[in-house]
Amino acid sequence: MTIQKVMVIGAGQMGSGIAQVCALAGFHVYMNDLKQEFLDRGLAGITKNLVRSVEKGRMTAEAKDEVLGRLTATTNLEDAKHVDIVIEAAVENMDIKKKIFAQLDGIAPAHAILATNTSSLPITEIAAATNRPEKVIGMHFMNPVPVMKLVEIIRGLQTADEVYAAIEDMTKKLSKVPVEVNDFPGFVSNRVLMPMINEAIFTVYEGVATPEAIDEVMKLGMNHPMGPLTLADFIGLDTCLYIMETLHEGFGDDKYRPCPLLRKYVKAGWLGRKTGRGFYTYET
Ligand SMILES: CC(=O)CC(=O)SCCNC(=O)CCNC(=O)[C@H](O)C(C)(C)COP(=O)(O)OP(=O)(O)OC[C@H]1O[C@@H](n2cnc3c(N)ncnc32)[C@H](O)[C@@H]1OP(=O)(O)O
Ligand SMILES: NC(=O)C1=CN([C@@H]2O[C@H](COP(=O)(O)OP(=O)(O)OC[C@H]3O[C@@H](n4cnc5c(N)ncnc54)[C@H](O)[C@@H]3O)[C@@H](O)[C@H]2O)C=CC1
Repeated sequence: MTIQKVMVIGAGQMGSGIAQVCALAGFHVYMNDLKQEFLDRGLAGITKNLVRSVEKGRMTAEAKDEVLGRLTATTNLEDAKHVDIVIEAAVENMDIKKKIFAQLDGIAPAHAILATNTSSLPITEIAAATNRPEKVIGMHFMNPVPVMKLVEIIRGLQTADEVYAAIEDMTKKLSKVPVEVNDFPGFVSNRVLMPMINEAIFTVYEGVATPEAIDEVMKLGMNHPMGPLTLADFIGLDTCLYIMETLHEGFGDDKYRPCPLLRKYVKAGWLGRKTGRGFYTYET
């Protein structure tokens, strides 16, 4: 199975990063979002990262232009008819993902793989929204995509071996490291990471310490590159809440209950870095 053309759905922090690394690796990329302004923001972020690489001497200006030339921004999902693989990175919501996959199933060529960058949602359930469950797979990149080496690859119940092999091969072409895991809520990454973040939020909620103190403990005490609350703001508090809800519902175990403070912040629109306010404040 040869992959040359890719569509990335969603031009947010993950989608734009995935589009960037795919274009850098030589794939032609269609980047799709609901509105042109979202695509413009994604493209601006990609351009900024590539310009930085030129300034640092890691890339020539010509190479940067070639990479940008491989990117087509489109609000038209019908462009999926041109591609060999779609990587979906829209919001972490099952209904939205199912709708996107059902639409893609009717548009993308019969040979095309439909991959999702979901953080936690069952691949098998997303696959069931299509008539090609054997071609649906989880391809979970880490944030920030251009920097982080891991891609967690998740097979749905019916994912074909050749589809897994094609994704493993593509991951290596992106200079990333594939790790195979089974389809359970949160997979491995967020089954382990997100309860820690949720517990850090409970620690604020119960007044044990300030966000600054909690982050300092985990950074200096455990050598984490970012404290858990800085990381939560970086991931997006909406995404953190969706993941905790998926774990809570998926396992039916109260140990995964989302902290009420996390809910409150999301309800207030405090989603972290992307909205300028979460546990900390940011310039937008
Ligand atoms: C929720 C999920 O489903 C799964 C997830 O993704 S969970 C989140 C997983 N990610 C993490 O845990 C990230 C933890 N944090 C880190 O590893 C680091 O803080 C970090 C890599 C983000 C930044 O590293 P740092 O050393 O603190 O900062 P900084 O010196 O500014 O950046 C290091 C390099 O990364 C690059 N970088 C940082 N943020 C970037 C971004 N958003 N996009 C592109 N490049 C970025 C910088 O340009 C810099 O590159 P150069 O040295 O080549 O110029
Ligand atoms: N934020 C993180 O650290 C990580 C997030 N993920 C997952 O990646 C996905 C995207 O997350 P982020 O990029 O952080 O979110 P984001 O909020 O930055 O971006 C989401 C983008 O998807 C677009 N979108 C929504 N519905 C759409 C549709 N129907 N068609 C096309 N575009 C649509 C939005 O307009 C927005 O631009 C989620 O499933 C998330 O769980 C995976 C790994 C890490």
